Amino acid sequence: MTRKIAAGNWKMNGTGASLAELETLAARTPGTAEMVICPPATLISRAVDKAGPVAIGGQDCHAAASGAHTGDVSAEMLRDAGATYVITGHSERRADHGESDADVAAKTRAGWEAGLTVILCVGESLAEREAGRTLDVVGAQLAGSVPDGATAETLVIAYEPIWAIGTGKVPSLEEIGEVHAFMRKTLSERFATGSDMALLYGGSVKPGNAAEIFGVADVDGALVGGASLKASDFGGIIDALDASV
Ligand SMILES: O=C(CO)COP(=O)(O)O
Repeated sequence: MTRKIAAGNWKMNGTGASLAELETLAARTPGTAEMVICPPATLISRAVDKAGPVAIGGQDCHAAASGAHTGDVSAEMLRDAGATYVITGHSERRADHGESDADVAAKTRAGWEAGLTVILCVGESLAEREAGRTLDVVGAQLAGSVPDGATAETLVIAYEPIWAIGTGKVPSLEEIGEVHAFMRKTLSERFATGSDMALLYGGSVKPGNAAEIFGVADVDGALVGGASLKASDFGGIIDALDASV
């Protein structure tokens, strides 16, 4: 059966005081959805101590296990700090750090080698959507960034249209459904467990729109930015996922 995952990406937000939000989440009675929080790297070890049933993830990792890479963090280090997940290929990393599909594939392999489950992000820009190229772009990202050997245990895909991130704009349910059905078909054709891989939607998910998004076929959860910073908001999204069938 496909996993249901509510993952929060705190991005470059959060200090020690923010862990109070995590403690509130950790006090929830777990439902059917897996809960994941990806705080900044500086908070991972402290977050692990407070996380209870919430899994902790990194937001990025270097492709190498160790070495002369000032400022970078390896997947092994994330694992050592207690993380069990890592995000790769977020559009903000692709844009801010020029990460290519090949870079994302290398980071994803590094995550697997360290024993982490990888949440790999794909998604089109507004110009690409308006040009009718969404499925071509997502298909090329899946082909170029997802390494061979992916399984439903080790890989989660997040579809995050760039124009929906932090904007309050969300694709129509039909548009989300079209991309998720396409990703399901593509992954099922390539991987033995592709039909069981969790496919998350990300981009302006809030408590108020989560239920209808989780009602779309092949949407198995969400990758949430802004609304994951407050336990009350993220809790509403988790409730909607728990209630979805
Ligand atoms: O980029 C995102 C999660 O990785 C989505 O961010 P928002 O939920 O703030 O739109």
